[in-house]
Amino acid sequence: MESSAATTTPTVTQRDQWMVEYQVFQKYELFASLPRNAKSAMLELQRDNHMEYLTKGLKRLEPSFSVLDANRPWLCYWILHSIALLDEFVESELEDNAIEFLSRCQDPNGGYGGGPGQMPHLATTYAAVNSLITVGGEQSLSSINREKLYMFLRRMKQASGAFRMHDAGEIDVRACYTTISVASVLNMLDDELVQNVGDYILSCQTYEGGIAGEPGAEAHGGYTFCGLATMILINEVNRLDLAGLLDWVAFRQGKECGFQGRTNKLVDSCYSFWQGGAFALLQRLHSILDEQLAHRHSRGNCSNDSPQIGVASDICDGEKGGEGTSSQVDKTCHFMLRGLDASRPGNINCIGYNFIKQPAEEEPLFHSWALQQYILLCSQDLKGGLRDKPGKSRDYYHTCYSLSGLSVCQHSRSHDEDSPPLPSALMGPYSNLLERIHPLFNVILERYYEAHEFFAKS
Ligand SMILES: CC(C)=CCC/C(C)=C/CC/C(C)=C/COP(=O)(O)OP(=O)(O)O
Ligand SMILES: [Zn+2]
Repeated sequence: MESSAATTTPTVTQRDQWMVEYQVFQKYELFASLPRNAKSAMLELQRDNHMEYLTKGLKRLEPSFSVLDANRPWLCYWILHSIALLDEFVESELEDNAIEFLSRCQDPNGGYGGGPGQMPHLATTYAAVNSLITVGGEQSLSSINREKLYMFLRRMKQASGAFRMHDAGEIDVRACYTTISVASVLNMLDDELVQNVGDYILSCQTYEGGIAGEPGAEAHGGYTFCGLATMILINEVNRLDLAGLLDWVAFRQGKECGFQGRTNKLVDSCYSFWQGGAFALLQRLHSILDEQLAHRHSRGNCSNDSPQIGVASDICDGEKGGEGTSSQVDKTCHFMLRGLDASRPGNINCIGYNFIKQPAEEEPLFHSWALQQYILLCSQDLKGGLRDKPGKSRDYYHTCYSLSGLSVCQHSRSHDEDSPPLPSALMGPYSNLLERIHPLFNVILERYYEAHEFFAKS
């Protein structure tokens, strides 16, 4: 029952004060007792203020933020992707500046550094490539030196199959994901890059079910997303214990409604994407999950053996993948499939394209309304930008990943990419609706299609 109509709509200041003064769960109960119109007002995405905050950041890319000097391609990505999620436009001068700036971060021997003249790094390479895909268009996409970038990726490859983040840098699951994601979207994933990556990721899945950054470490949401997405992109996802992974990630959503990154830690809005994004992937892996579970039950529920399921034939099917669209890409993917070695079930570079066409589980496997509530109510700074949790300051990283997670929630009940989500899928007014992302890469779906088509011809 909603409380009496005499309850007045809380002001913005009152709301922010609640966020800080009460435990999130207590506030949630208070919130639940409010009348519908008051709830809707409190759940409104403050689009104009977010845009003001984001545009201000984009203008300050140069001269650099001194403390984030080695992270400027990341700032480009967090800001440009957030703006794209809001379906807003960036002035062409600012877009040109971003392309020009990222070109100056490109190393003559391939890859992108944290700033002009800095050593190339896989994380900033991923951020730069995703930024340029988000800007889109010939000038932006053709600014990437693919040949040199491929050489950089090969240089980071280790005998174990994993990758180093940079020359003499650390080896971890992030490095595998950033390499495989970039290579896949740029249509240059091949056997040399893929070799033994699956073994490395598998060695990072822990007894809890989630994936750690490196063998023997603790399962964490950031690495779980990276490991799962990598295994899909290299067509080896059936090797993971998906039931265990689903179990682990499901228990990461707290009573505060948001996600924590690992067991016994606090919820944080950035995990709305790292954990929520993993759910968006799992939602399309239900047939493998079901087979793994059936196999486990048929063996008396005590086997660790994973069935070798024909993921490739499910995923790399150009004809199935082309359903519902008529672009050049469908023809290209189809052509590539036909032109391949018979021992390889499909063009590995088409997995990202075909994966998103897979039918998803009807309902999300997490509480998507509760997560939207956490993002809108607890992580929004009403003056613009989003934050980890009440009491923390807004920043571009949390803005990007909270909005990415919000988009995942809003689209988690739509199965046809051409029809927009029903209002019932959204918390708050329908004007909160964000653009849809490709969950394997975390770029806007339409921009992914454009890039896939562009690089398919390269
Ligand atoms: C594409 C790419 C580069 C992905 C990165 C993925 C990612 C977010 C990894 C998490 C890193 C990590 C261990 C954070 C823990 O921080 P913490 O101890 O401050 O936070 P916690 O208490 O929430 O665990
Ligand atoms: Zn965070």
